[in-house]
Amino acid sequence: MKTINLSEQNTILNRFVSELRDVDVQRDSMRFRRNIERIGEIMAYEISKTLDYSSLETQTPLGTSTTNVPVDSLVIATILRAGLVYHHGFLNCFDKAENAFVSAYRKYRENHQSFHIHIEYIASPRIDGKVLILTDPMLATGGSMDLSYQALTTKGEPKHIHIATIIASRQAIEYCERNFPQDKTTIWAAAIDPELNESAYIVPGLGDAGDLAYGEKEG
Ligand SMILES: O=P(O)(O)OC[C@H]1O[C@H](OP(=O)(O)OP(=O)(O)O)[C@H](O)[C@@H]1O
Ligand SMILES: O=c1cc[nH]c(=O)[nH]1
Ligand SMILES: [Mg+2]
Repeated sequence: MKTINLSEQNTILNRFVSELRDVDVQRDSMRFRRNIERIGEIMAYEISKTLDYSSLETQTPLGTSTTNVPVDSLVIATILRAGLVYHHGFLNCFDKAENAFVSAYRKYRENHQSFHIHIEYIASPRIDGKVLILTDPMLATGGSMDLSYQALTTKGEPKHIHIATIIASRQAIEYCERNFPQDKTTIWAAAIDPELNESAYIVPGLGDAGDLAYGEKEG
């Protein structure tokens, strides 16, 4: 299992992550969504370097050109809601990919301190032998990612799993390293933060990604 923390490199990605975290910039929800989307585009580009390639001959108006192109079948899977716009970033890059959607959400108890993760909906193609990219901008405890993956295994056995997130807690990285298949999982994070608070929010994190992208929800 390999974990790649993209914030260890000096790239423009770090600017987009810092804008996502910034309480002032967060007031502009269109910019918040667009930053998530463009981080998805950049991360998809990084993941594309790990795929299998074969050469493709193309007829141009003046001759033929040979280019190495990716040949893997991809499934981009997303956890509602916050994952939606992140998913689109991946799809902008991998425009031929198939797509899967899982609804996993935190159902808080009265005290707002403890919660269950509910999965009520899954829409997915078969994933046998395909490269599965699980996208969710926040990886706090790792529970939503784990349960979503378990739900998707009813659709087959992927060739490789990429867990793609923007902000992960250190705890969730360790949880995923323990609970996902060792031999075929890669974790990609744009940043890894040190802790969770008592409500299992990432600290410093950015707050509630779903609410910042789409507005507050009832319950
Ligand atoms: O790692 P975990 O502890 O499971 O937490 C992470 C989950 O929390 C967020 O979704 P949330 O449940 O807030 O739903 P939303 O996207 O609808 O706001 C986020 O998008 C992840 O799915
Ligand atoms: O920090 C967190 C944890 C879960 N969901 C979020 O949107 N943010
Ligand atoms: Mg969610």
